Amino acid sequence: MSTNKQRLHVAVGVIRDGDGRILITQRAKHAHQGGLWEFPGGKLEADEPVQQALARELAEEVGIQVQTATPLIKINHDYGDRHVLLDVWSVTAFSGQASGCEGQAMRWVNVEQLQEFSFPAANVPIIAAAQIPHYYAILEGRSADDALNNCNKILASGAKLLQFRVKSLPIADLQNVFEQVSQLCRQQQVSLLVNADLPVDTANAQGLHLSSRALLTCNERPNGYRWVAASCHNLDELRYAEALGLDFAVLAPVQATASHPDAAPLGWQTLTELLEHINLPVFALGGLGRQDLDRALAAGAQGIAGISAFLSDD
Ligand SMILES: Nc1nc2c([nH]c(=O)n2[C@@H]2O[C@H](COP(=O)(O)OP(=O)(O)OP(=O)(O)O)[C@@H](O)[C@H]2O)c(=O)[nH]1
Ligand SMILES: [Mg+2]
Repeated sequence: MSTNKQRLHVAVGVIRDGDGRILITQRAKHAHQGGLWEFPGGKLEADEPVQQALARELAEEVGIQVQTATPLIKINHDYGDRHVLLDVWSVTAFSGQASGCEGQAMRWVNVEQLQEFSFPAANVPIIAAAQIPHYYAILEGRSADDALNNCNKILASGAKLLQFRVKSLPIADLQNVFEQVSQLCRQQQVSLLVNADLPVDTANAQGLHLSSRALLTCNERPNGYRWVAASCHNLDELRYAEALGLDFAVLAPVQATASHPDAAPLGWQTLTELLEHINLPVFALGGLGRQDLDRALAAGAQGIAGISAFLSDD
């Protein structure tokens, strides 16, 4: 049982170079999960703060000095022979030239290439977290013009992950607006997910976004999409999304929001507590703006999702 096994706290770095490539190293053959690829890192020493452990491990293992690191995701995983808490950080600035200081194999890879390497089982959500951005924009619109106008504003904001969710459009306009949005997204290398409640042909979409109702009717992960995500409002829904093997979730409402005035906001403290139980990248949604990103990262979230958050200039 995991309850009477000690949990090993491990500091892990997803290190990115200036071209957005990520550093991976190969675990020694005789080590736990030996021969598999990993993100460099290691166990905290007694009473050692996690960021200090991260800096020490990355200096020891790959010879770099961490300058900037932000929390990426925390993974609780029970391997049977040991239980680990992987405390994963994005290292976005460092000095020194990376090398395998312990004689281990090392590669810089593009994020999409991570799929081609064998990692320990606990790393699946870490890889998703490294591949998706910090912002998830939700496209709404009262008319075709309004939706396209909003789409252009979202793309101008720099968002690279978008959910097509224009539920108030007349059915006759839907497919046409979707094709135009899909073309704009392709041109600007934006990943497009379609809300599963909409009757559109999803052949041009990279992903499917399930409402919480649609999520709970699934018995398995929907096939054929690069990304499958879900909207959640509580721990049970988050656990269900994780158990289905979805890539990420959105949790709402974090703050009070005019679009859902009757929903009681969770607040930052509850968000933080819920995310401690979940091994999945989760976006915070509801009454938030892009300026709340640091707070969301500190709470353990992947970032910010929103509708109006991506329509203004700030
Ligand atoms: N560093 C690292 N450890 C991982 C990853 N994924 C994963 O499951 N682990 C597990 O987390 C634990 C980390 O231990 P580690 O072997 O890196 O620890 P360490 O550097 O302090 O090694 P040492 O025991 O040789 O001093 C291992 O049980 C390892 O299997 C990962 O991506 N990076
Ligand atoms: Mg290590």
